[in-house]
Amino acid sequence: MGSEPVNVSEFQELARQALPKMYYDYYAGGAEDQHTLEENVKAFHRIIIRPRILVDVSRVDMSTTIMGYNTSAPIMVAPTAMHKLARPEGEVATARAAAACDTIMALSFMSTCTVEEVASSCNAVRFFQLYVYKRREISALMVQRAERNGFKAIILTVDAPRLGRREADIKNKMIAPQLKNFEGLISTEVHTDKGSNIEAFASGTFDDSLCWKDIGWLKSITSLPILIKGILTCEDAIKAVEVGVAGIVVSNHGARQLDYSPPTITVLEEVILAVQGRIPVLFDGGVRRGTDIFKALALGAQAVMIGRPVIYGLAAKGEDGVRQVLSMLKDELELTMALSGCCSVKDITRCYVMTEQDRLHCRL
Ligand SMILES: Cc1cc2nc3c(=O)[nH]c(=O)nc-3n(C[C@H](O)[C@H](O)[C@H](O)COP(=O)(O)O)c2cc1C
Ligand SMILES: CC(C)CC(=O)C(=O)O
Repeated sequence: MGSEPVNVSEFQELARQALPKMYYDYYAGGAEDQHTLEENVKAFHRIIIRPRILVDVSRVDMSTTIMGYNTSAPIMVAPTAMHKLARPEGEVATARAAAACDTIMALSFMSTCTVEEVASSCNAVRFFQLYVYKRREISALMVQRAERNGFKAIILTVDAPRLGRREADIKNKMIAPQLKNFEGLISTEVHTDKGSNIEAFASGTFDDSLCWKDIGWLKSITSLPILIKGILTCEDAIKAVEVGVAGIVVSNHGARQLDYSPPTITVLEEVILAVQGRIPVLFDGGVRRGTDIFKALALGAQAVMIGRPVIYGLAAKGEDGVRQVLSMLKDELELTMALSGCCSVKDITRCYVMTEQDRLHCRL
């Protein structure tokens, strides 16, 4: 590819060329047959936009609030692990790019830069993603460190009691490096000749007994708002509202956990209808275009989180690459809004999209 990348897919190709196979496969891959991985993206293609015409779109404003914080667009950086495997600057580069784009970043619990390094890298609103270890005191300590370092919310990931079966990682014997955050607390480095070291680490360390009552525990150790990430059904959305969390993220973990779980965009509306506006609903999974963001907003998400495309930007061109990916998605969203007759984020409502289900009903 001689010229500059013009879309996320071209950034993915650059990342593939830049990265060792083991790392590229880890970032890009999904669970088992990778059915949901493919469908996360393809399900967006089946949603059609219903543009309105003759609207004055000479000024399109993408600014909005996410969990009460002002941002330049309804776009966030999803928590993804181990950015130093993509670029030596790691999460610090991602954080700076997110800040430059006036976008919120969620830092992964499994980051390669420390919470403190990311916090001091630049001034911006940031959220902290949490995994609960069997040794809960370590997770509690991390929550305190996030709080002390100015992170504004805790995103509790609930879809990984065990790690999904990622076959490329098994074949590549994907490494599990020591993470600086946990130095002196726990060894994250695992060496096994059998399969994925990351999987071996997670199965020994993640608390697979975590359940609804533990939200009470988390609330008791932090005053930060808590979001639950990994909800895919109306039943669980209602429970989340009942236990009093501040928000939820509709997510299937980028199709890396349960294969044949639903493509996230197909269940967003079910969750929105269950939540009835009581708490904000964020969304991730398969967002590769501004039109995808527009569709998720029309179906009720407050904002979308971007996972792999950010890593592809980082791997291809470091901090500047992340900035380019986020700017690209913002530009695409702005154009989509203009061409659909929406001047502001709140204008993007349900009547701007037609889903597969809508089409089915039309035929009945
Ligand atoms: C390489 C990689 C690492 C990830 N690490 C984490 C993590 O540490 N914590 C977490 O909650 N989610 C993690 N996720 C899931 C993302 O937060 C997000 O749900 C997903 O990437 C969204 O899908 P997308 O990649 O299609 O945008 C990871 C995803 C990828 C691709
Ligand atoms: C190190 C892993 C547990 C991070 C993760 O959530 C993932 O790879 O999907």
